[in-house]
Amino acid sequence: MRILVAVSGGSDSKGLLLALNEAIEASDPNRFSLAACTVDHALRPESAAEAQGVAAFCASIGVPHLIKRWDGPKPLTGIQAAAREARYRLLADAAERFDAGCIVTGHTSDDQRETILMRMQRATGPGASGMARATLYDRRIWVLRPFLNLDRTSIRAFLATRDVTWFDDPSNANTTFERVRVRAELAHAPRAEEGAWDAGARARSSTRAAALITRHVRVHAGLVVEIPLAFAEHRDDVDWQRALLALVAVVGGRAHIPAADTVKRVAAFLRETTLGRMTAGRCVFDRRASGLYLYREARGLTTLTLAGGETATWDGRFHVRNGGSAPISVAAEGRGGPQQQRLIAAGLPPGVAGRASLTAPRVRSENGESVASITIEPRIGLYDTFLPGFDRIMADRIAGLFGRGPYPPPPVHDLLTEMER
Ligand SMILES: Nc1ncnc2c1ncn2[C@@H]1O[C@H](COP(=O)(O)OP(=O)(O)OP(=O)(O)O)[C@@H](O)[C@H]1O
Repeated sequence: MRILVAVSGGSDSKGLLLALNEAIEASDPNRFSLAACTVDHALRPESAAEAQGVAAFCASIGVPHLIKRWDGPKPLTGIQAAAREARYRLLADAAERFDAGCIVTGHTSDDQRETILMRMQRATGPGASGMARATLYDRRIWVLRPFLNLDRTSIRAFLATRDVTWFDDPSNANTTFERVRVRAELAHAPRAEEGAWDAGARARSSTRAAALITRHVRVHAGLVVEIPLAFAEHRDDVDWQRALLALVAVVGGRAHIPAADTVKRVAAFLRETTLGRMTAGRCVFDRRASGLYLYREARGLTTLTLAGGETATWDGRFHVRNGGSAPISVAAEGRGGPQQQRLIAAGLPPGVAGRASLTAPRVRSENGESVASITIEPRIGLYDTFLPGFDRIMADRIAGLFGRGPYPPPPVHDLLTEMER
């Protein structure tokens, strides 16, 4: 198998490249081979020369290397997040070019501490989580982090023994970035956040959440989540909270579980027993005598136009592909559409069917042509771009309920491999 190493030119990823190269040469050069990729974000004048420096280093150890430049428009705000998005997309493209089976990055235990602290500071849902050892990117390729339990000092000591130097990214000193501030905070802090994160416990909790979903949750036409009332009230069960919040994110078309204030409102609603509705996280919670129903709120639904051959996401909830040549538009179905009858036929209360069907996607051809070559597939924003390995079984269950197949499993044995049935 070929492994793509994401090398920024900093100490961690250079150390990873060198360590893997030595390990493969010493043990199994026929089974594994390496390739490397550097993303030039083109945000600093020196970045092109630094990428060339990595290319020269890779050539010196005989590892094929590719530079991928981020050429797209650069936003003025949220530049770190946009750069990250572009970086993973370009790394995945490079992996495809090299026919690599996975990507590895140089994240260290220092990065893990920062991540945990940042997530604790904006904590949402049950417990702050750390980075996963393996993350599936874009349903395409697994990103592994072999150095996640190793600290930066050891990596630098290893590089020193090999006389290898590295670049220090100047943005690491820019305190407008949250991660940089957190790093400074950690330098003076006792290691209080350690122990707050246990990947094994998280994987077990997530897998129990998956079992609860299988046992208690039904999803109708990718639009309505139905939960028996007796079960919906199990609000003190952390695994159930995890499952419920994941479902809310998927129904709302969001890439993250709801923010803390939304979580509080949901908990308060679940504490009551009176029948009625409330809205949180773009999702309607509709409590009826026959059950608790969740569906997308009929607000803020936009119209999307797709040229022939284009693919896009509508409302964060559906992937739409226009396989024809004429342009199409996708908008909310509105009142009295075909989904309403379908949901009523599935046994849902007419009020729920009516409201939920308002938010179903409806495709129209812009010039009256047939819309036969259009495909619509539910999108699971919570997991489709980044799926942390410890949530894989839960993600598969949710994908199944929304009419999708399982996510590709990781290329290595992971925590969940034994838990799978
Ligand atoms: N420009 C780059 N080109 C290739 N790989 C990179 C680049 N930047 C970062 N990486 C990879 O990502 C790892 C982590 O880098 P860094 O700590 O800068 O990213 P982060 O922003 O903290 O993490 P994340 O990428 O998960 O958001 C590096 O060790 C390296 O493997």
